Amino acid sequence: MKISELLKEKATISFEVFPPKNKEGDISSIYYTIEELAKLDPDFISVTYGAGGSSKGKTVEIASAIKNKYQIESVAHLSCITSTKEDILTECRALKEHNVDNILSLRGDYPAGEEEKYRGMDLEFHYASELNGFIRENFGDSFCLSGACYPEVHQEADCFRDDLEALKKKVDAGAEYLITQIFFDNSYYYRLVKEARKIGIDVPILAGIMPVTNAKSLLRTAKLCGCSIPFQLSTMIETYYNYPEAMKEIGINYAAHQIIDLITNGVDGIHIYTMNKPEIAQRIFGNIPTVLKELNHD
Ligand SMILES: NC(=O)C1=CN([C@@H]2O[C@H](COP(=O)(O)OP(=O)(O)OC[C@H]3O[C@@H](n4cnc5c(N)ncnc54)[C@H](O)[C@@H]3O)[C@@H](O)[C@H]2O)C=CC1
Ligand SMILES: Nc1nc(=O)c2c([nH]1)NC[C@@H]1CN(c3ccc(C(=O)N[C@@H](CCC(=O)O)C(=O)O)cc3)CN21
Repeated sequence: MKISELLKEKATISFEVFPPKNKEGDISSIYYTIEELAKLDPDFISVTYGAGGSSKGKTVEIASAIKNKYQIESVAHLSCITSTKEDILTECRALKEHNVDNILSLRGDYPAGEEEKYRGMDLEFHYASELNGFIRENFGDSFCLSGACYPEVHQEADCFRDDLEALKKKVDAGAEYLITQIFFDNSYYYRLVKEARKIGIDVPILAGIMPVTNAKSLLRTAKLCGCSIPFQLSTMIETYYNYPEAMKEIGINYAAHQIIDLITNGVDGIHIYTMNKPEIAQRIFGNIPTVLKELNHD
C-alpha cells in the first residue's frame, strides 16, 4: 500500500531503522528490532540506505522482510549521489519484485571525507528532485515517493528561502509526503510547515524525532544532520554526561514532550528515528499512550 493513501485517512506513526552495521554483513539482529517495534503497531517502518555516507546494501532485504514477513508497510530509502542510472533501475526493480511500494527518494550524504572528490565529478544525479523525475519516467506512478525536508535549513543551502524553493521543486517532481530532518526545537518545524504552505507545498510533513540516548552519539548525529541543540537540552546533557541511565530518561522524556506538543498542534505524522533501539521507542510510547491515540481524533 502507498503511504500517500494512508496519509489521506490519518496522521501516521512510523519508525526508521538502519541495516545493522558489522563487517560480516549479518543483519539477523534487525529481526528482533522489527518484532519489538511491531508491538507498537506502527503505520510503517522505513529502512535507511547508505545513511551518513556509509556503505549501501541490505535495504531491499530488510524492507522486504518488514512488508512480507511482518505485514507492516515499509519504505525503502534510496539515495542517488553516488549512483548511476543503471544502479537506480536495478534497485527499483528489486523493490518491485519484493512488493515494496514506497521509496524515500534522497540525494544522500557524500561518503565520509569524499565530498570534494564527488563535487569534482561528472555525476548522473545531483539532487533528490532528479531522482524523483527518473523514477517517475521509468516506473510511472507505481511507487509512492517521499522526500526529506529541513526545519533548520539544509547545510549546503544558502538560506531558508533557497532551501524552501528547492523543496518545492522536489515536491513538484513527485514527492507525495515529506519527512523532516531531526530537530530538537519544535518551533523550527512549525516555521517550515507555515512557510511551505504559503508557497503551495501542500503534501503532509511528518515530524522526524530522534530520542537522545547517549551524549557522544547525539553530538555526532547533530553534526551529521545539521541540527542545533537547545540550551536547556545541552545543559541536561552536560550535567548527566556520565550517567547513561539518566541520559536515556532525559532522551525519552524530551522526545515524549516534543511529540505531545506536535500532536497538540495538529502534526501530520510522527516518524521516530529509532537508531535500532526498540526499547527506547517502547518507553516513549509507554509514557504517552493516551496522547498518541489522540493523534487521529478531531
Ligand atoms: N541515507 C538516508 O537514509 C537519509 C539521508 N538523509 C540526508 O539528507 C541530505 C540530502 O538529501 P536530500 O534532502 O535528498 O537532498 P536534496 O537534493 O533535496 O537537497 C540537497 C541540497 O541541494 C539543494 N537543492 C535541492 N534541489 C535543488 C535544485 N533542484 N536546485 C538547486 N538546489 C537544490 C537543497 O537546498 C540542499 O541544500 C543528505 O545529507 C542525505 O544523506 C536524510 C534522511 C535519510
Ligand atoms: N545527513 C543525514 N544523513 C542521514 O543518513 C540521515 C539524516 N541526515 N537525517 C535523518 C536520518 C537520521 N539517520 C541517522 C543518523 C545517525 C546515525 C548514526 O549512526 N549515528 C551515530 C550512532 C548513534 C547510535 O547508534 O545511537 C553515529 O555514530 O554517528 C545513522 C543514521 C539517517 N538519516
